[in-house]
Amino acid sequence: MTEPLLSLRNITKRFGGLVAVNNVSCEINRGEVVGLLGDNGAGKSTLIKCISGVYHADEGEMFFQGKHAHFAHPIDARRHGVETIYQDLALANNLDVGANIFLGREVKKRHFGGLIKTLDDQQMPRESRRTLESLQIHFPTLTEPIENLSGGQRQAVAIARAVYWDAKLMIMDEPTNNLGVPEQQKVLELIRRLREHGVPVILITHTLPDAFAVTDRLIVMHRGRKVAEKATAETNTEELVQYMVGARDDTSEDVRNPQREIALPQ
Ligand SMILES: Nc1ncnc2c1ncn2[C@@H]1O[C@H](COP(=O)(O)OP(=O)(O)OP(=O)(O)O)[C@@H](O)[C@H]1O
Repeated sequence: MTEPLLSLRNITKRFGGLVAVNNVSCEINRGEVVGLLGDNGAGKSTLIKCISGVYHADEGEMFFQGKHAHFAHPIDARRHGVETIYQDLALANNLDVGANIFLGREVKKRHFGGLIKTLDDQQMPRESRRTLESLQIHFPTLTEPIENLSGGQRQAVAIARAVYWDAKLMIMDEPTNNLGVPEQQKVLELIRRLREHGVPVILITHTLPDAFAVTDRLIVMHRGRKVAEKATAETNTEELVQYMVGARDDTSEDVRNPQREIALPQ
């Protein structure tokens, strides 16, 4: 069996007396989309911020690509290929699509035909276009400022940026929030394409139909704890809601699950 891309072992994060993430362990494998579900305050954002270097776990360990990992800050995580797309996307509204794909990165030296060249004004749009095309994202022009694009198109730019910079793991926090239905579908399609590119995705969502549409596996959190981990094909909305509201818990002795009742000997 191949080694997981990411392993979390017993991650705990506290804010004062509040345990926002409580002893969570999980693994993310290459090429899979994993949904992270849970009600408001369940600890989903805190958990991904522990992965992406925003927070440092108080307890527990993280392994990335087989090595012990400790990302000092989000830029450090990005350098290792952990890309997080938050709801605000961190795009520069006044800059165009191409400039946003290169935003905040040092100009990178790449090998072309054996020569080392630096990306210049001509290469940047060309590289941007190539990345967008590889994801089947079509913009009439790359010179459109981001502020003129729709929410779904902005998500597409953020995803293209991550792919260009060679993301090994993509974390997306509610990417379909505030989008119209056709745009939601396009973002879900892009998540599928990321999987085809071999990039695993952790998808935080409140929208169960989205989770069923694109994920391979689901992790449910409740009050900081991981209460369930399921293959998407082996669960259903009703069951997931029970985990999300705390009526069911695979990790507790107090499992209120009728299917688990043990038949006593007659
Ligand atoms: N910086 C912080 N300082 C103090 N408490 C925090 C902080 N961030 C989160 N919390 C608390 O930690 C708990 C988990 O919050 P978190 O945002 O991780 O949940 P969530 O599952 O992402 O919820 P939502 O879906 O509403 O974003 C909540 O009780 C929240 O109030």
